[in-house]
Amino acid sequence: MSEDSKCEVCQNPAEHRCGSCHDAHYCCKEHQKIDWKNHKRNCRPFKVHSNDILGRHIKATKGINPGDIILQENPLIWGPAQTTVPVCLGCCRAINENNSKPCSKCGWPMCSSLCEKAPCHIPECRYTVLRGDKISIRNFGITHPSYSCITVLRILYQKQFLPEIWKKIKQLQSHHEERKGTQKYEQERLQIAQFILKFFKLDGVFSEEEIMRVCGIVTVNSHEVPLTEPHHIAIYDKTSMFEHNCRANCSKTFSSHGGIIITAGTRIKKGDNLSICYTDPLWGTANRRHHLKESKFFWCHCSRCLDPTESGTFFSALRCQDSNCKGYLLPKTFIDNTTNDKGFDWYCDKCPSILSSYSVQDLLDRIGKDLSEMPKGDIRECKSFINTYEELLHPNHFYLIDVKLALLQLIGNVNDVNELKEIDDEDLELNLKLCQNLIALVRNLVPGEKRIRGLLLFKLHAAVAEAGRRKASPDIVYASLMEAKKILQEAVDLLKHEPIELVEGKLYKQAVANLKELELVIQTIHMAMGDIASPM
Ligand SMILES: C[S@@+](CC[C@H](N)C(=O)[O-])C[C@H]1O[C@@H](n2cnc3c(N)ncnc32)[C@H](O)[C@@H]1O
Repeated sequence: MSEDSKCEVCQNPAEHRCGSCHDAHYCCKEHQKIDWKNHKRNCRPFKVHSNDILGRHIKATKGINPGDIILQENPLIWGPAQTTVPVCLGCCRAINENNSKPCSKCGWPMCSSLCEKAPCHIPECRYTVLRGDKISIRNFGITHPSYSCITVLRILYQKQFLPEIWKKIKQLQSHHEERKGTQKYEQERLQIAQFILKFFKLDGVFSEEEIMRVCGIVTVNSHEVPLTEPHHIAIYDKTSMFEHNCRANCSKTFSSHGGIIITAGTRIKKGDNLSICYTDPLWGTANRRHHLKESKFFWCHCSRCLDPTESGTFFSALRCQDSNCKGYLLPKTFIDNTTNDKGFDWYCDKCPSILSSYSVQDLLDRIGKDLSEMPKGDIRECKSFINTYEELLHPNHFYLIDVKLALLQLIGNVNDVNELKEIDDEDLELNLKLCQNLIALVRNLVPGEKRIRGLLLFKLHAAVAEAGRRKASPDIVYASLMEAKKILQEAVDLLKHEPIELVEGKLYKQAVANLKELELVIQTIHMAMGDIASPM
């Protein structure tokens, strides 16, 4: 018990604390019971810790089941991304000269009078009014530099007028010293800090150093929120404490109103660190690690980065170049904490072959170039890329997975089961195989990830149902539909927190509808098969 722990109910010295969040203190069990109704709204199954490597981070204070909501919170601050076309500063959606009107006070173009009055618009509106001249935005549809300062300005406003929010924001990591001297730092100094000081005439109110620290806080802590087009960014309080892991045990999504929802992606034990993935989990190890170093200023040492085989998936592996060998090449480690790209040699797991890091890089660059130049949306191109490069890469290699996912979208680009009726048996078989292989890979590589797996399971249920439908025997049809139902139920569970604004949210809605339809069909077949008892 700390010296000043006081009972939430009577303010007397407290000996007990909430076993879940460890935040609320009580003098006795009786008072803890009395306070539960009140406390349960704030009680969370984790506690913030701190150490030299991670800074602040979060540990579970009790066991958490997959799918459980761990945290839901609204942003401390939100605003346009740093690089953006002109957007309405009330709702952050793209605008043009025809669907916007300048704010009557400050001149920033807004999409409606409602947005003009939005509380989030107050900071830039006030600072623009105070400078004495309205702003005039004339170029729409292209990146506009004036917008890069808005989110930073909104944070600075908290410092001046809303100290409670500022207190939370200023504690966030900025990596200010490490950022100094980088190209991005210099660009932001000119484009954001100098713009704020000169255009808004705020010299004397804020210093350049202070503005640059805020720029660092935005870089390190903001989340891209894909609910608007273009996406906007937001900073959350407790969510900012979640550490990164390339095989994270938590998964994030957003509510329709821009709140963030963190759910458990895997079973979590009391005392486990809670993590989300700051980068694209379907990038190769070298790319993920460099991206994290560049954007978040740390070298990742998670279990996935430490294991070159990435849980035995061989997600970054090349085929051995000896035509008689069936082995795969990988480096002994990817942990090269330098940016000089010298790298390590790659060794075959079956024969003594070695490939220099230079040759590997050259090969990967060539394949990457081919991939980026490949015409999009063409099934034949995807198949040909896979055929060509399965000769050189492990079938689970990230380049092939990228194209396999694209191919699956093309041949299985369906929102309901019936659309698969149009494809031939060969493509249906390919569709099934792709779904099964990709699901197995994702389950193993990133077990806490939900969106990709939910999407793949949705596709798989449609393919399984269609494959069953093509069989003559009612028994097989029935068994296939039962299997499709089980798969779809899993997709529904994974996608249930996705907002309707996102593809995954729409898919969830479709999955729920399909599930109902499937249940009816199964029931009808079951009855027709002569058994009246309900299968469900
Ligand atoms: C969003 S913040 C997380 C909260 C932060 N630790 C704090 O004290 O405010 C991101 C920063 O945390 C640190 N961090 C997060 N995950 C890490 C990891 N897996 N390894 C090392 N540092 C990490 C890095 O400094 C990173 O830039």
